[in-house]
Amino acid sequence: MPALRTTALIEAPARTVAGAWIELVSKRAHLVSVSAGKIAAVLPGRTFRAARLTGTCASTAAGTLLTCELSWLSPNAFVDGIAVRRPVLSLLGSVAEGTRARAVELADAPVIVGTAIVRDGRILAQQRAFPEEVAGMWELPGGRVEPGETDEEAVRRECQEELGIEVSPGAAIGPDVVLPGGKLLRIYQASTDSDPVAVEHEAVRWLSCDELDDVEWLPADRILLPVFRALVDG
Ligand SMILES: Nc1nc2c([nH]c(=O)n2[C@H]2C[C@H](O)[C@@H](COP(=O)(O)OP(=O)(O)OP(=O)(O)O)O2)c(=O)[nH]1
Repeated sequence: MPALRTTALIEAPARTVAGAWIELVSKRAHLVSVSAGKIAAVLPGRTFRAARLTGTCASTAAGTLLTCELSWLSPNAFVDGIAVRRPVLSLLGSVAEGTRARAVELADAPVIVGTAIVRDGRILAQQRAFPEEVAGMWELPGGRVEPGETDEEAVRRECQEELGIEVSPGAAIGPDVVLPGGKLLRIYQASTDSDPVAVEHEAVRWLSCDELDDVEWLPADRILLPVFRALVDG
């Protein structure tokens, strides 16, 4: 399978670079796998045949090294490789540059934290009661990081307010997801010994891997389902 790649060094955290890549690429391609370090999408057939675009984000001392790679199916790799080299490199260059510009812009964006609490192979989700446009849809516990607060402090406060429980925040997982309006949804793992109750929400539910598709998630959480699935499976 022929493949070409390009790299860019970006002054933003890897999870934000991954989020900017997802925002840009998902307008034109179908995401097929999502993690903080690597994202892959399939391009529509009319552009290149069975083309797969991947973005790999590696943290370095100088910033995030983004590698964009396009691989495609070809009956004659040599000829096809020569014929499409220029448009492929142009596509990869525009993805890398578009991602760089957006990630730098987003590096200081306001953050909404989401909390991934997993217990006995199930992840805790909650059903929104308001506003009307999203009432009935499901999300992870969390909310806006207030000025002067760390992400972890926001995780603790939101879980206390929304679920009436004390949690211990762990690592950030998955890519940031860009929300409408340019805020970033960032997910943290957390653990608790207490039993959550729906204080502000319609309902809370522990979902197994098989049940993750049973509820209607907010669009940003839908992007993160592979990350939730890996967490529950692992
Ligand atoms: N908490 C949370 N919010 C999410 C998720 N996915 C997602 O798109 N969002 C969006 C929905 C809202 O537009 C925004 C968070 O709003 P919120 O109402 O929970 O925030 P908040 O507690 O700080 O409330 P407010 O002060 O802004 O009213 O983030 C998620 O998994 N968890």
